[in-house]
Amino acid sequence: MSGHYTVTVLGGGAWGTALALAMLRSGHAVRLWARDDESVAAISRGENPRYLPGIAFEAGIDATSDLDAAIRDTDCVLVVTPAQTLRSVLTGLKGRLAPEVPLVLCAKGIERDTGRLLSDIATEILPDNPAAALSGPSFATDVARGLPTAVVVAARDEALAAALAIRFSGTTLRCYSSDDLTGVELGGALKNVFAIAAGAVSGAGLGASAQAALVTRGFVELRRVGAAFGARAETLMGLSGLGDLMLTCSSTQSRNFAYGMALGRHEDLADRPLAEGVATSGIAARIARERDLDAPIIKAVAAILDGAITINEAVTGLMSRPLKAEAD
Ligand SMILES: NC(=O)C1=CN([C@@H]2O[C@H](COP(=O)(O)OP(=O)(O)OC[C@H]3O[C@@H](n4cnc5c(N)ncnc54)[C@H](OP(=O)(O)O)[C@@H]3O)[C@@H](O)[C@H]2O)C=CC1
Ligand SMILES: O=C(CO)COP(=O)(O)O
Repeated sequence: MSGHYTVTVLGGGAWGTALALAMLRSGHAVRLWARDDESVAAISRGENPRYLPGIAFEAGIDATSDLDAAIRDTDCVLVVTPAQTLRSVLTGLKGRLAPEVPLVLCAKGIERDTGRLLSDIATEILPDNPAAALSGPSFATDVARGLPTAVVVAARDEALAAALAIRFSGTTLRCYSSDDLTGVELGGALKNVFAIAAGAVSGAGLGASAQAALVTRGFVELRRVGAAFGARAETLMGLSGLGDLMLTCSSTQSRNFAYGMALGRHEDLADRPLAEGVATSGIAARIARERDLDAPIIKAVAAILDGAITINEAVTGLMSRPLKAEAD
């Protein structure tokens, strides 16, 4: 990984486009693969009206719908399609991507049907390509506009994480590194569940105090689930975890928060932008049950989204749990 560096981005949505721009601005040759020709043409022109409306950006991303052209002789692949599509996208790379090329997983989620973390799926499908994750508080619109942003790049191989973080960093994107891949992945995946919950609290008009309590106790659940997976507590107190909770549990810019708001206001939930927390809440609740983890907020979000309980019933349930010490 020295000299001229080519980065391939898979996914032409908001985050794929923003990360491609960040990589371009960090001085790399950037190829972006999107499955539809309209997105390819728009990104080549310097816009992505469907996913980043109103943002004009510099030309220079080599966008294509030809997957082989996108990954040919590449140094690194950023996978930026929704979490539930990861398995099919990676399967499409089998036998085509050169071994050893790192796969940087940029989606935030847990596989709904299996409960597997995204890096586990990557290792299962492409065992010869080291898996890394990029996560943290970072709205695509902010990154695309070149606003200062900090994220964390994680891999089990500390040297790989550090090398990627150095490569990816630029004047407006600062990348920290971590060898706690599990912690970074879980922080990114689970914050979406709490962002939906925080949005629902806001949408239902339950007040700022309730919102602060929800986020704080959500963080306790995040740490409990993290501990069960072997994640380090300090990772979850970092950018992917606490940092991303702070961002997405307080801003209507977050699609998960906005989804929760719509839920709290009893608005129509059909045809909304991607909210990864919808899929993650169900599987996270199942994991909590299977591992006997105390995760009442995660379970409440899953039950509300399943239509099993109302927001009012969830609030009553959470408020009437047996009293206990805060640290328990
Ligand atoms: N947006 C953000 O601010 C951030 C997003 N993320 C994470 O990044 C991931 C992607 O989000 P984001 O880019 O915002 O989502 P968008 O909805 O903006 O875009 C999704 C992209 O994935 C493509 N896609 C969907 N399914 C497939 C598939 N089966 N094969 C190939 N391409 C597919 C879509 O293509 P098509 O248009 O053809 O459907 C589209 O280009 C999510 O996990 C999200 O949590 C992380 C940090 C910030
Ligand atoms: O993960 C994000 C910011 O860090 C984006 O959040 P949303 O997917 O909720 O918009």
